[in-house]
Amino acid sequence: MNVFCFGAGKAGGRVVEQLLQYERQLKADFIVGAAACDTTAADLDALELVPEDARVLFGTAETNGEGFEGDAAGGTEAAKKEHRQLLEPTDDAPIAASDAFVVCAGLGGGTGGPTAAVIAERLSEMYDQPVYGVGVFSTSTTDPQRASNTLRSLRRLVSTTDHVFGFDTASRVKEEPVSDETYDTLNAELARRLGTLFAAGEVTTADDVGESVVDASEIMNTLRGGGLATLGYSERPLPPRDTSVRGRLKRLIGDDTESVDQIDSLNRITTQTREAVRGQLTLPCDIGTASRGLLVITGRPAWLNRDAISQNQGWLEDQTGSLEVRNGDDPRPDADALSVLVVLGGVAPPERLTALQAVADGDDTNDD
Ligand SMILES: Nc1nc2c(ncn2[C@@H]2O[C@H](COP(=O)(O)OP(=O)(O)OP(=O)(O)O)[C@@H](O)[C@H]2O)c(=O)[nH]1
Repeated sequence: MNVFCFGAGKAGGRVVEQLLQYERQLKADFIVGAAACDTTAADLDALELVPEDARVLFGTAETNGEGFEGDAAGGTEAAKKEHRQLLEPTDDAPIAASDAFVVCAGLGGGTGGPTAAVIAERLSEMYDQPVYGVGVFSTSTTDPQRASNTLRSLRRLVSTTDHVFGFDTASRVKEEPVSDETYDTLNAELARRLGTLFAAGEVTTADDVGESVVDASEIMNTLRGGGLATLGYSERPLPPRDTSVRGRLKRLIGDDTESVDQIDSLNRITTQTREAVRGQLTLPCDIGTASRGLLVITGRPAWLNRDAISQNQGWLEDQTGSLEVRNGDDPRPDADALSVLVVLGGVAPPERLTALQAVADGDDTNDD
């Protein structure tokens, strides 16, 4: 699925950077364009992969390039006032080649959350493609302003997008302040999951065509109806390819088939599907509330055991109680690992939101 990505605020821009990094690492090409906007000049300057002419500094009259420091009302006003400027990076971009927009932001601050909702709203008015949000919850679970910003920005992002991928930072870090290196690791983890989803179905050679390739419409159908989504993931190394003289000779004459024990591939897919769902989801939640699901298996073609994929699709249907679970494979002939990605859409608000609400209730400065 080809996407155009926006990063709003510091966390949003840094998530987009990691998506660009993951695309490079995978030697894939699913990002049609990337842009970042912020009210803090230094955070925009610190980006490396988002093109300089696609970085928009705004709100300078109010913040002098120093950011809103958690003032979400200020961020909302500035984003609304300067909405045209925020979308300028799309002016010369090949938007027609994009299947969807992805707008990323940290929701606890004054800039990213409010701005992401304004961008999403404008994109939906202007284009037919779906707009997906990536909402990073506040790291702090005790600061009333951060809690209140997270709740309000999430509400707005859900109502202005076709779905929001949630990421609960606090479930992964227990102490503040969090270093930029730790944030890089978390952002890379999120980007790997999102990137695996977007890269799926991106066919580059005839050999890559899967028996049941995930295309953009499968992803869109999974996310149809809006709401909040969580992503589960498991990745494990595959045994190395046959590097014996015979094996290399076979490949040299174009015989690229790899012989794989079917029980081994079935066991791996089954184990990793359970790991993906029972391990750490981007947004810990009750998976029984999911309305729809998608199971994507990525790896070398011989390991993509169709029977195993369908069996695990059935298991996922049982676990979620949803009959709308799709599946697909993403064959990557050079992959050295097997990965399983599980997308669960339309999940009920997690406990974290109830806890943030209790903290936010102590803060009445942001009521609207
Ligand atoms: N996961 C993750 N969270 C981050 C990162 N940077 C900041 N955060 C968290 O995201 C929330 C928003 O912070 P920022 O993105 O810095 O804020 P902003 O949107 O730029 O807004 P202002 O600085 O208030 O103008 C805070 O709760 C931070 O703790 C990051 O790189 N990754």
